[in-house]
Amino acid sequence: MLTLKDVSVHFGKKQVLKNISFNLDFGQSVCLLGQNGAGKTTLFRTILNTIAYSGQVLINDQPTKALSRIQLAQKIAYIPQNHEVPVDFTVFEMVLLGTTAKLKTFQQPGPKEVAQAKAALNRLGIAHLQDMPFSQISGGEQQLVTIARSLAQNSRVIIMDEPCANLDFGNQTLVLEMIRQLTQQGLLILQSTHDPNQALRYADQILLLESGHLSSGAPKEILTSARLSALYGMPVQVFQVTVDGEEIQFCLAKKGGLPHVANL
Ligand SMILES: Nc1ncnc2c1ncn2[C@@H]1O[C@H](COP(=O)(O)OP(=O)(O)OP(=O)(O)O)[C@@H](O)[C@H]1O
Repeated sequence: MLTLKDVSVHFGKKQVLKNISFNLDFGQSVCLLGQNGAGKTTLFRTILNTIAYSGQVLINDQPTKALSRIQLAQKIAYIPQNHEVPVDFTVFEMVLLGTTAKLKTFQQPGPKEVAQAKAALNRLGIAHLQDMPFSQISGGEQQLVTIARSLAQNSRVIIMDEPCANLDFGNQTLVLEMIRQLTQQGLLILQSTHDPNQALRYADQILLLESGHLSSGAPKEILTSARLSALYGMPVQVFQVTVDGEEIQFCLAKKGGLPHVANL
């Protein structure tokens, strides 16, 4: 379980996070929403112990401040938005890099690490790409490779900064479905997103940052028409439809008129 207790972050006189507390269980897909500049990356950096904060961050009841950088990487993998790599590694080399979190300084990956990297590629169904240069695969495939790298790292928590940014609709769906499958296998995946519809469709739990304060709960409870309208400063309406027996919520920003479907 990932726990934050009373976490606050200041940059100079500006307080970006104000007494944030939550518990996130393994096996969940969690979406973090908030306007630009709300503090989403700051919250990730707090969890990853890369900025100063007050309060406590605990992983399985253990304070992350007590863990070394390598110990923390063994528990929490982070996928930033930008995948630029200084050297043009192959897909396999990129994934193999994930295993190095467990190695001592200057220790080379051995057969165990190679097997781990191959297993991660297979788990995401991208083993056929392993010899391709990372720079020559599509954005969606690159995102799957970064997920495979974090699986090779063997951490049970993955934090992803806007994993669907810059992806086309097909690749967004591919990545979101993959995240869903991995959470069903027991991982905790915390991602930031600017798309409330992705959060309504794929999240088990929502974290919403507004003016430094955090609300958390089920998508239906947190992402209401009133809440989204206040967040984005425009009329937003949440609708519910049933597709193939599945209840689906989605939202639209009002533009003159709204489609005639059942109102929430
Ligand atoms: N190192 C820093 N020094 C000073 N201010 C900072 C620093 N890092 C972030 N901030 C400020 O903290 C606030 C939150 O920034 P943060 O990057 O966490 O927002 P965000 O929600 O991730 O934004 P976006 O959605 O645009 O990526 C912003 O006002 C930002 O300018």
